[in-house]
Amino acid sequence: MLINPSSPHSDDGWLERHIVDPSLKSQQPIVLETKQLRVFYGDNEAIHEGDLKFPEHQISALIGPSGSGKSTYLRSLNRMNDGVARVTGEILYRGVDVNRPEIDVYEMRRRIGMVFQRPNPFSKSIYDNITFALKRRGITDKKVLDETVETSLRQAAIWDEVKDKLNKSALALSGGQQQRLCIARAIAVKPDILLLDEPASALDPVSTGKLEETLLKLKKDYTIIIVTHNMQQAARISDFTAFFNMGRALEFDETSQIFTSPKVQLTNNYVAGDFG
Ligand SMILES: Nc1ncnc2c1ncn2[C@@H]1O[C@H](COP(=O)(O)OP(=O)(O)OP(=O)(O)O)[C@@H](O)[C@H]1O
Repeated sequence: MLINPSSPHSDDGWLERHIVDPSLKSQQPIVLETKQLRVFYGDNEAIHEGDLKFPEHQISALIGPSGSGKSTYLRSLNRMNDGVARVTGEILYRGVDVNRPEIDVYEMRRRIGMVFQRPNPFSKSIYDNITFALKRRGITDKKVLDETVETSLRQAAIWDEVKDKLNKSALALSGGQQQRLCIARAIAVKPDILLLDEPASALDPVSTGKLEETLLKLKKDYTIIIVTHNMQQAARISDFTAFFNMGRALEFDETSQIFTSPKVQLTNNYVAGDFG
């Protein structure tokens, strides 16, 4: 039975909400934090409680049933919902609110990059996909571009598969390769944080495995926040997990805690497969 929100514990010992500060558990500094975040689509309040802190160089997974607000929350973090939704509260990236009017949105999104559910490479060569954003920023030195292409593709663990066909169309790659190319494209501009919205949902198990290996390697250099429907995936790759339900982040803790001894009954029911 759920509890009265004013009471810390229910009669049967379950908390209604349990949000840890990950810096106390991981020793990592917090790079991104949301405070009193609320997101509205017209009159529909899709997020009405999302106070979370994300630690540097860790993978944080957002899980929860369909429609619970995971994607809305994620997309708000680098303002992908601008013009679509109204956002109140604070989204602090290294202490600066990304919604401040003077923020250069283009530069902010360079630092907080995003990879979407469906691979969306440009209809260009593999090489041009990676260099597109750099050229837009005025970088034309061939040596710098070549180096960035190789480094980004290596980091995204796809270099060996594409190094001999950099001038071929990105659209000729498999879905899994396209998704890793999209990750390479996102990291080519040297972001700080990578947001991934169900990046493996369109991939087969082998490609999903490769993508997960890639993410585990990338966390050495990037902070990663990933929405996933796949609980095994969250358990395999993430350090921290947030459970969302009906627009609220109800529980946030180390992934091992969430999957073995959650403090919130609804989290327990969800990870046990009782609903979703
Ligand atoms: N562009 C939009 N316009 C209006 N309402 C939206 C829009 N996007 C999402 N919503 C609504 O916001 C709520 C949260 O949706 P959201 O997609 O964030 O949930 P989710 O947990 O990511 O779901 P799923 O796992 O199915 O992708 C839902 O009620 C949804 O209908």
